[in-house]
Amino acid sequence: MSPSPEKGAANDIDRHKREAAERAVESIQPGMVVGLGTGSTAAFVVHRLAALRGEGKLLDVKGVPTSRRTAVLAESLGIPLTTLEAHPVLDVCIDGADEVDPELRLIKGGGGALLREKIVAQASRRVIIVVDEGKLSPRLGTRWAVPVEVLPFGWRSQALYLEGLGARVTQRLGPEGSPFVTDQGHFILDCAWGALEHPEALAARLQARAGIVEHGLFLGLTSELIVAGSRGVEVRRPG
Ligand SMILES: O=C(CO)[C@H](O)[C@H](O)COP(=O)(O)O
Repeated sequence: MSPSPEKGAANDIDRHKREAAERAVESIQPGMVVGLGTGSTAAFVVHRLAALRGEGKLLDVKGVPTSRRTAVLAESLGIPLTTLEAHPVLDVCIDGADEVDPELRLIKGGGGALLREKIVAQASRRVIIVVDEGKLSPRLGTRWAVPVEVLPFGWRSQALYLEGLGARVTQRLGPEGSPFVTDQGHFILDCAWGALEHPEALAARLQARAGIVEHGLFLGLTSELIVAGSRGVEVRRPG
């Protein structure tokens, strides 16, 4: 029996995520310290790295995980982990994204790990973003709200500030219906602005506000985008 169309499409997306992830892992050289992203695409990176270790390759590569979830996965697969304290500059970081525009600007944070993801990306010499073609967008905000990470202290004031900037604000909830809490103990406010004309200007307004810890606009950070789709795997660079 052939799979339902929905299942077939989901399988295709998963295959594309895996293909993009596996292409990115080809950039990892022996001895490197690698930032390990969060999410289902980044998990394929971790699995590929583990498979290569099983073949006796890249045994001296160490990872810096961007979330507890990624740390647990990497540890369960025997990948040695280290910290940004021990390695303040990373060779490369490989991570997924929720939305990517033609200038390779990103929205990230669907998995709630945006703060550590941005810290790790900014600490990396090279940032490789891996996506399936469904993440490509003509303009950021078209398909995805911007996650904004806020301190629990005063979070409603930040929600009002964000509404004042024109956002439809939804507090992210966890599985039990209580507020989703990030690895750093913060809340996430998902902010729908619609298609963003000037992401840099918005980022500046977000950075200016005390209580907003970080936001999911990753601007000027991508060194390389690896996108996989029905026509194969493509590598794009900014500019
Ligand atoms: O930013 C992220 C987590 O905070 C992820 O990279 C993003 O949500 C993409 O996830 P996936 O690969 O599962 O589609």
